[in-house]
Amino acid sequence: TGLEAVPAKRIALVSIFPEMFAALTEYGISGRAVRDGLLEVRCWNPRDFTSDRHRTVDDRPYGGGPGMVMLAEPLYQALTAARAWAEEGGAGAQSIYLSPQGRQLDQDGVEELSAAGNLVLLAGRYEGIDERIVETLIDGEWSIGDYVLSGGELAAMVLVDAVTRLIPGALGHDQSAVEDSFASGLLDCPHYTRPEEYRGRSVPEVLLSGNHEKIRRWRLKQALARTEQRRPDLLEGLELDGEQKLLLEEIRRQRRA
Ligand SMILES: NC(=O)c1ccc(N[C@@H]2CC[C@@H](O)C2)nc1
Repeated sequence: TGLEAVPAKRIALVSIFPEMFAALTEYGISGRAVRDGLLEVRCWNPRDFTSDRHRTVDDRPYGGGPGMVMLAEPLYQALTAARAWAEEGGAGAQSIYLSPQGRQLDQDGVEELSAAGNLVLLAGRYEGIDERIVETLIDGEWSIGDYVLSGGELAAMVLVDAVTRLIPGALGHDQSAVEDSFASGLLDCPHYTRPEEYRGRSVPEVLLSGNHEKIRRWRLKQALARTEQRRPDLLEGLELDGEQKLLLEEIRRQRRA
């Protein structure tokens, strides 16, 4: 398939809980991408870059206040090692810090990050990291949403999963079509599988018709109706094509009826 000729995308993670990332490397789409050699994931633990007996990675905040802040030096050394790996072979790499102060991640952002080459993701803990690391080593700060997490690891895994799905070959041929409707910026249509009748509820007839054009249009109409109903803000931001505009008018007529 020619995919094997493409160098694997490298994603380096910096975290004091490296075992968490088994969720990426051992399951699902990302797990298969790793096995297929499309993706390489490796973690550097700042604790391995400490020199004291207690392997200290945090300290009290200047200015006082609750909690602890991650020390710059172990992060500096871990990030530098991670970046060297991500840039091996002349590949380009972006260093990213996950925090609520970052740019909100959406599918456009995922596409941008996917095109940026290899990635180094820094997952912090405690109250955060020494700001001088953000100022000197971080290319972009990103957030997966307006809520506070105990660590950046889950946010980093969300980002890796979304980016991995865009690696050619990661989804396999059967799902790429699904991806198209989604990449259009619309919400997804309803899905059904066997049995045809389940606890008195049946599957929409059109899906059993075998008429692929009718099914495509029904799915698009459903996606448009759902998007207008649940996320009109998404619809505002879209350039609809002729067919979509017609379907949307049909939906609005049927709503008024
Ligand atoms: N919404 C998010 O993407 C997000 C990212 C990280 C986070 N928490 C970490 C812990 C300490 C500091 O590194 C930031 N919370 C929320």
